Amino acid sequence: AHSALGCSLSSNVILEPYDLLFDTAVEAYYKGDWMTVILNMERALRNKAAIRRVKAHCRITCANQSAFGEPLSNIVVSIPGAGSVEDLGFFQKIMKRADCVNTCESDKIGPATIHKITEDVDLEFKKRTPYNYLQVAYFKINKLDKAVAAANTFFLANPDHMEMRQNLDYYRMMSGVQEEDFKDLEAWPHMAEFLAGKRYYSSDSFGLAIDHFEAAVEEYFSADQECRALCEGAYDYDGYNYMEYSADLFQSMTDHYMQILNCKQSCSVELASTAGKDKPFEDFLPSHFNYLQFSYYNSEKYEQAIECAKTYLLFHPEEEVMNQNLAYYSAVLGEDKAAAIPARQQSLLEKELLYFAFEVFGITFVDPDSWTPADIMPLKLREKQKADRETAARITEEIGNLMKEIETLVEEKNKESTDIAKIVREGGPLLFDDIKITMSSKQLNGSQRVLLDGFISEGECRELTRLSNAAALKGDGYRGLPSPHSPSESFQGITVLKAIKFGQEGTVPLKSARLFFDMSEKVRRVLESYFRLDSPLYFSYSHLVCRSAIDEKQDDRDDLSHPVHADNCLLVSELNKCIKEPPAYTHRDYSAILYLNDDFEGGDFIFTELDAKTVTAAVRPQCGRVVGFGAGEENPHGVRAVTKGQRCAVALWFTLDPKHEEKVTYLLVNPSGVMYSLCFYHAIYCDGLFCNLREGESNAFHLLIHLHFISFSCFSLS
Ligand SMILES: O=C(O)CCC(=O)C(=O)O
Ligand SMILES: [Fe+3]
Repeated sequence: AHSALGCSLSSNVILEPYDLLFDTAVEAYYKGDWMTVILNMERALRNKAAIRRVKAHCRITCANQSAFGEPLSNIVVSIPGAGSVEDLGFFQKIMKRADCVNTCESDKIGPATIHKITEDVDLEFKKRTPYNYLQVAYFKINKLDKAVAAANTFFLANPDHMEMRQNLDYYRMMSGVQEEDFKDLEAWPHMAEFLAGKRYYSSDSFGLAIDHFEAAVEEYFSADQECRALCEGAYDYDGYNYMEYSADLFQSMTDHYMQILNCKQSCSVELASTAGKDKPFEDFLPSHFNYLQFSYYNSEKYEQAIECAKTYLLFHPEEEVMNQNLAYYSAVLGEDKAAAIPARQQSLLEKELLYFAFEVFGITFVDPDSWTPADIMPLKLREKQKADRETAARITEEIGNLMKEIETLVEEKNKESTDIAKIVREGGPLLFDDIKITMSSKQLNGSQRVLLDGFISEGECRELTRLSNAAALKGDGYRGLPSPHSPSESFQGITVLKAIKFGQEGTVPLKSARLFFDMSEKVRRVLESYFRLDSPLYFSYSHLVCRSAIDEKQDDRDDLSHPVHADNCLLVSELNKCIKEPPAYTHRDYSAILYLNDDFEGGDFIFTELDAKTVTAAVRPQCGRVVGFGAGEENPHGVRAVTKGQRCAVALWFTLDPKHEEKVTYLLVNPSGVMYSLCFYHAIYCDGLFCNLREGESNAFHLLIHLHFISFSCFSLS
């Protein structure tokens, strides 16, 4: 959504995009401007919730206003003549629905384009990061109850976060803090009701349990309706695979619709999940009716007990105990009366469609529910799935064992020396003939620093720059983004994987992808060797960054293009200190910047003292040049103002901790359509059917050869 708030004629309200608010709050955080942090972060959370509500509301009301017709009771395939009046009527309804949703949304929150949010920002909200910033800000302005609630909310989703655990212990000891302050500000109402119901149920308070479970069921269905409406979003190209995607109208409608239905089915898993519990509740919705039937029975409400038992049996018709219960309740109430009580309704049409598409088009459907009646699934598929499941389980286990072995090997090797690895013995071999050392730590007036030349050729520099610019042109909102560091520059920062995705046109990009992988691996190996590290260096994150001077904003400039900072700690220059704590990326151990050009003015890279002022060395970027350095407090650094032209570089960060290695996921599908997703390390490069595995991991590869790749999509899991 980073694009400017463009003008829109139809809309009266424009809700500020929450990624923008989030960025403003984070910026204020580093300035210690707590009120601005609170104002913007609270608004970001509110706007995010509002957008969710509006989107769901619009889709639901529009669906009610313009339903597509009688629901099918059975799947019937009919092929009406192309262009018939009925067909036109169908598409007219589709267009009306699209118009209804568009108008509704843009009337309430403004045009859709400004609410496009990048995955990175969405991930931050999923991880509840805003509450981490908020708890500090509230604490600083003495709003203790709010600080506690924010801290608790954050901690529930990040139970391994040590600092926050300490904060919470500390809050607990403070006077004026009450138990009720430890809230979960993001709790879902249906989950809160369900958990309350369970508590009462365990203490045999069945009357109260009924109230909460009934409320839970009601809230569940409204959350489910909302979750499902939100599924009706854009087609998910899942990383790269749209490069090969071409489908006609009906196939693409089918593909998209199946994706939506799959998403809707997953709502049952999403709604069964809660912060602080790493697995969703099993059999979540049916269990409500199980608890309810027993609670009603205990309250001697047999009619309701029968209704709930019957509803439960819709999910698990063969369940013995429940069938006995039902028989018993029916005997107590009277068989005739009992037989007349219906179960609550449950539709299975959606699953039928998904299985139909699976059988006919091979569009994979992994049913998230354990209760699906067997006859919903076509017999052929049932048999095939059983066989597939067995093979899949075997292969998964074998691969799992191998991956475990690899991990233990890496860990063992690593245990020997993470710290020793950092004792400096720089000056190791550079491994490649064309790479030359230009300056050592000594010449750069510091430690853990090196300047190397000759990494890549002019042509390769141009290719990587093109990749970044192609992405900027294509990707929405990347071009002309104001720099987060300086108002006089614009900024184009994009992960390489995304650049390839966005820049995808013709054949160049796959080659560029290859170039990027080879090049970053080269930098990694050379740093590892030059600094004579005893344990391996892993990729942690990489970024293609171009900074462009804005011509009309260059007068009287005295700021930097990138303020002085350190890469793994928070530099507090007033105190000559660097604090190694989140939100700094504390696991980063080495950094390298590979420069791609020199046809710009300004933009020198500088090393400084901890005061962020005293410059100890300056480096002029040029194509193929790499500045490599330890990511810690020994190396505060920044970039001088770019006053003319565009400066492009690839920033690479490395870690010695294999746990923080950047991971990529490959989706594999075997010939019978069973999907595996495997997680490998960044350095493995996949190109269609061809996978390069790092030395020592070739065993895992052998297992893969009898699977074929349908698509590979890469995203960071860390
Ligand atoms: O582009 C550069 O020269 C340095 C950038 C940098 O230090 C960073 O992104 O952390
Ligand atoms: Fe940096």
